[in-house]
Formats: sequence, structure tokens, C-alpha cells
Amino acid sequence: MRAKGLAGEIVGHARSAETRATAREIGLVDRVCDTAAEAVQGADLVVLAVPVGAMGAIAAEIAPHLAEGATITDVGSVKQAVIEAVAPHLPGHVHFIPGHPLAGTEHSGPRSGFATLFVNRWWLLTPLEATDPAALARLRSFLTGLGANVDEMDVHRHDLVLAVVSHTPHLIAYTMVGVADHLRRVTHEEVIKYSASGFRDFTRIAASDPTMWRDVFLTNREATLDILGRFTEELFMLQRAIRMGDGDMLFDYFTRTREIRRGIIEAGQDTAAPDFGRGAPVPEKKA
Ligand SMILES: NC(=O)c1ccc[n+]([C@@H]2O[C@H](COP(=O)([O-])OP(=O)(O)OC[C@H]3O[C@@H](n4cnc5c(N)ncnc54)[C@H](O)[C@@H]3O)[C@@H](O)[C@H]2O)c1
Ligand SMILES: O=C(O)C(=O)CC1(C(=O)O)C=CC(O)C=C1
Repeated sequence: MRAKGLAGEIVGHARSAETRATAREIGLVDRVCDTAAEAVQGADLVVLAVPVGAMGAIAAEIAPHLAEGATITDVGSVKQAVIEAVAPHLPGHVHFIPGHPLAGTEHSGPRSGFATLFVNRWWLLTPLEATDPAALARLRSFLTGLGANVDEMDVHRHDLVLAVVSHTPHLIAYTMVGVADHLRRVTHEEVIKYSASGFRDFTRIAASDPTMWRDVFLTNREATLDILGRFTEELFMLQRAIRMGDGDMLFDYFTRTREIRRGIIEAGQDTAAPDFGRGAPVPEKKA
């Protein structure tokens, strides 16, 4: 926001005194407040960036202090649960527009942000039926100003799509690292030491914040269970092909998945997050 001059004053609040002190020390925002209620006073735009399970309590806390006409958005990874938790608390004189930037890393806390985090990344909005078009247009233009590609999506579709492209893959990464760790413990074999880059990618994902991901799975339960069921069916199919020595089946399957990866790269969406802010060039934004 600061790099692009998108706000007159950027005010922040975090629950722990330690996080607030770090935010002050690194100059993350213009002003740090000790309470959320104080932070939102007079704000045109309020962004809720706490774990999904904490959104409702924060909304209740800030509700009486929100300015007339303010826009409230959030960055939660799940949308239906956030809407259910937040909307009932908000007064009629504000605009609530739920959102989700598809950008992040396995790191948390105020030192983990960087100015190019949202450049050329999707930022999904799931407006409510009553959303004011002018407020929506203002938020869209703010997010575009951050460099994001903004899209609107139905809430149910959002939670299902994210269960496929983000939530279940995280669960699989957590599981795979857990399997390796279990093998190490029962065999006393040093397996993780020899991890090649494929497994290392899993460990990066599996290093993501436990509170954030616990809340994602507790709140996007149905969609995640649906996708996990489909995943298990595919896995059994591949397991059977291996058992039967069906090389053609395996070859065809892997050829199809390779095409998907190539499609992502051609669309310019392979903006590997972990390298950002650590010297890697920021990909050009596609027209
Ligand atoms: N990290 C990612 O890759 C990513 C990407 C997109 C969206 N999100 C979503 O963004 C939100 C924030 O994630 P983040 O990665 O910025 O996390 P973070 O850990 O960097 O920040 C979360 C903040 O919430 C505060 N918090 C935690 N529990 C709280 C509680 N019970 N009450 C009040 N405050 C509390 C923490 O003190 C911290 O300041 C989450 O909803 C997450 O699902 C994360
Ligand atoms: O690259 C990563 O570290 C991420 O996990 C970021 C990621 C994802 O792509 O799944 C994680 C959660 C989100 O809500 C959005 C983005």
C-alpha cells in the first residue's frame, strides 16, 4: 500500500504486544494501535487478517467503532465460514466485501510481508447479494493498485475450488512429511536428510502456520472431505496400476498432469512465492 501510495495513513493492530513491537520496529505501518477498536476508528478500509476461526470475535470487537460508509474486507482462506462469522456483527452503515488473495508463503508474522507479494496474483472477492457496487468498484481498484488480478466468485464455488488447489494439497503435504517422519521413528533410518527437491517442496508447504491451517480444515470441512474422497479414489487407481504393472496407464496419467503444469506456466501463473522478496525478479504482469 505504501509503495503504491494507496492510503493516506496505514494503521495496524495485532493481538500480541510482541507483534505490535515488531511492526513498530520495522515501520510496517504508519501507526500501531493497542486495540482493534482504536485501529479501525475513522478508517475508510478495514482489512481483517487473522486466522479464519478468529474473524468473528474481531468483527464483534470492531463493529461499534466502524466509520459510516467504511468498507470491511478480509483475507481469510475460506469464505462461507468467514461470512457467517463476520456479517452478523457488522452494522448496516458499512460495506462488507469478503476477499481472498491467492498469495502467501509458509512464513507468518509482520516480517513475512513484502511489497510485491500480490503482484500478478489472483485476489478473489465473494461479494454478498446486497453489496454496494460503488464500494465494490473502490475495493477492486485498490486491489488492482496492489498489482493483483481481481476476480469475483460465488462463495460456494470459492470454497470448493480452493479445496482443490490449496487446502487438500496442503493436507497431502502435511501427511507426506508425517509419513517420512513416522518411517524415521520406526526404522531409525535417516530419511529426511536425503530428501531431494520434490520432498523439500512438501516440507516447505508443511511448515505453514498450524493455527491458520487447523482453522482452514475445520471451516472448509465439506469441500475438503469431498476433494479428499476424490483424491483417495485416484490414488487407489494409481496404486492398482502399479500393482498390475500397467505402465500405459501410468504414462498416460503423468502425461496429462504434465500438460496441466505447462498450462500454468504458459498462463504466467508460476510465481513461486518463496523466492519473492529474496532477490528473485518479479514476473511481468500479463496484460
Ligand atoms: N499465509 C498465507 O499463505 C495466506 C494466504 C492467503 C490468505 N491467508 C489468510 O490470511 C489470514 C492471516 O494469515 P497470515 O498468514 O497473515 O497469518 P499471520 O500469522 O502472519 O497473522 C495472523 C495475525 O492474527 C493474529 N491472531 C491469531 N489468532 C488470533 C485470535 N484468536 N484473535 C486475534 N488475533 C489473532 C496473530 O497474532 C497475527 O497477528 C488467515 O485467515 C489466512 O487463512 C493466508
Ligand atoms: O505458497 C504458499 O506457501 C501458499 O501456501 C500460499 C497459499 C496457497 O497457494 O495455497 C496458501 C493459502 C492461501 O489461502 C493462499 C495461498
